[in-house]
Amino acid sequence: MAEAKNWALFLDIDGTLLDLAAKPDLVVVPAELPGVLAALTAHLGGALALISGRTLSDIDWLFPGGGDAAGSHGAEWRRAGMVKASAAVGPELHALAAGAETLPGILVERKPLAVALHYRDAPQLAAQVRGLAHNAVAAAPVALRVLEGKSVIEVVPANADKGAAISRFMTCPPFAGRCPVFIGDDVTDESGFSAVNRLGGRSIHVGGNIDSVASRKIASPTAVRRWLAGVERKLRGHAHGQS
Ligand SMILES: O=P(O)(O)OC[C@H]1O[C@H](O[C@H]2O[C@H](CO)[C@@H](O)[C@H](O)[C@H]2O)[C@H](O)[C@@H](O)[C@@H]1O
Ligand SMILES: [Mg+2]
Repeated sequence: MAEAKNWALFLDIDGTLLDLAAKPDLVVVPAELPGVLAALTAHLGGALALISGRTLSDIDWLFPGGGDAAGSHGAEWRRAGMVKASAAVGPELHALAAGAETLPGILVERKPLAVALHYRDAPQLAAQVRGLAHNAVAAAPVALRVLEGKSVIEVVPANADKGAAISRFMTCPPFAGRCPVFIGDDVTDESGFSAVNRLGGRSIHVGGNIDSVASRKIASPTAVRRWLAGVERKLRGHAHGQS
């Protein structure tokens, strides 16, 4: 395994960097976390990217600065301030969102390229929501797919894929030539784990309550943050000439 100074670090947000919350806008960014991420980014020559199901604008709300990131499960991708995005989706997702909004307890998160249907407050409606999502995909004139996460069912562009997003970063400076390390917590992160496994990197699953292709496990977001702070301290010591 490559030394930490040669890593390219890819980090999922919800359930990995941040503890899960009852609603998407109720997450808390611990005060010390942005500083740790900024320092890690500097130590790694910029080779750190956030890889999230959240939109880029949501990522920037949580972690201001416009850093490298893939949003909407890879449908949006930004490196060095330049954004690439999948083709915009049409009325089929608006109709799905409007339909789901009539279901009591379902929280609809409208994204520019996707829609997320949260059933955390109404788990008994999961099957119904799943049906709506699959019907929307089947009826859509564009290629979409259903992604399931923690208490959420999302419809995203068919080519939205965290593994593809990470692989794309790995072809570009400052990521290219480094050893990819990806930490994620959900089924939607499995494509990312597969990508870094293929590239000879390290895949780390948070929680460990699902079958995962990740090669390692870490207990919780708290443990992730502690581990990242430790890596940062080690790299800082390295930069200052300590062994
Ligand atoms: O890929 P991620 O960074 O893990 O983002 C996945 C989804 O995260 C958010 O939903 C999840 O977190 C919420 C806050 O903790 C929680 O209330 C919800 O039940 C989870 O599914 C976000 O709202 C989604 O857009 C992301 O796709
Ligand atoms: Mg997550």
